[in-house]
Amino acid sequence: MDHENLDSLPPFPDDVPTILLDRLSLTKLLRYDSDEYRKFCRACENIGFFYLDLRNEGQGDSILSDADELFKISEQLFALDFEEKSKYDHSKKRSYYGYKPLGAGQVDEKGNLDSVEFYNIAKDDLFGIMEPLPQPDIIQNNRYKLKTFVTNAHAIVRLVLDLLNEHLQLPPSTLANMHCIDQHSGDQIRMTRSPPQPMNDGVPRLAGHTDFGSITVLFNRLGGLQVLPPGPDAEWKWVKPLPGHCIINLGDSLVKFTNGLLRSNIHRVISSPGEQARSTRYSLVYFSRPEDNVLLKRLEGSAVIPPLPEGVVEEDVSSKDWVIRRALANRTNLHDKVNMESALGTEKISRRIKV
Ligand SMILES: O=C(O)CCC(=O)C(=O)O
Ligand SMILES: [Fe+2]
Repeated sequence: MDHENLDSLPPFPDDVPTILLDRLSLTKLLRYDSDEYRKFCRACENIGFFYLDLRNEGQGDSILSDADELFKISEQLFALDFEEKSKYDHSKKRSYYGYKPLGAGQVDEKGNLDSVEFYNIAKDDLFGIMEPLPQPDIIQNNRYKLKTFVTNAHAIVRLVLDLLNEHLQLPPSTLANMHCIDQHSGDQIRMTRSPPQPMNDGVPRLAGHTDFGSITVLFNRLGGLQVLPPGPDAEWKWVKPLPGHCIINLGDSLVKFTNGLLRSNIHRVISSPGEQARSTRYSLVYFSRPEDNVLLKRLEGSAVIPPLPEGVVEEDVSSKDWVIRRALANRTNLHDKVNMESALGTEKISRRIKV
């Protein structure tokens, strides 16, 4: 089935350093295929990123169609006037939901600004379990499609969590029970747009970061995403978008739950490579996060999660506080001077460099 009109976009060049992520099959993972499961476990420990082939499986085909629809909706959303979009910037109320204008976040210590705009839609809003936020008509009129996308993305998240639960030898459903779709959490859809950007002086569109929550389900069509593999001599590598696949990556909470056994990889977005730099770039993300009150600490009850070093006491930080801190730390409208250190999550652990 042709889900994405990738043909009309300039091709991803074949002469840029590209990471060979595992391509895992949703169909095989749903069957608990043993080779696929082994590859999955290895990918989650070593790089924390993989492609998931969604084709020819009912739920996978549904989410590919949902993503097509949502890309069209996001084109219409971002085409609205800046004044209209700015009505939905809730950062002053310490909320990361709604609109983040282009250039609202700092990307480095020098004070360079990002070049991507976002619109974040709360899962809790779509599921009617929070005070509804004001939304532009294009969102209001498509709540059903947005909710369907969340439901399908959450089913993928659930599968990934169940497989990890097994790998970690945790009591049944330990991870799933911290990510119930009908409980309060910071789960969200994010739509992003960045304008065409010729290869510039190396200022990223979106600064290097690890994702704040548990599992990210990402759809993009143009290059621009890069990951920084572990190790002291690592160099940024491109992630090539593949039709019919989403990209799955692990976030901070799984690093905290497993004391670093699972990996949340640093990634960033820069200008799209080659001819692609002349096109506007959109991406569509589902971020799943632990329920608001879950503490981000090493989990008990597993023989494979490494113990904490002698004498180390973990901070008591809830999933909700962790995500809000990270999401708003680099917003220039909220701080006299942005302190990039305060925006960090598990990046230092992610580098896997012994100090
Ligand atoms: O746009 C992309 O490909 C990735 C975006 C991303 O990393 C994020 O929004 O956290
Ligand atoms: Fe990210």
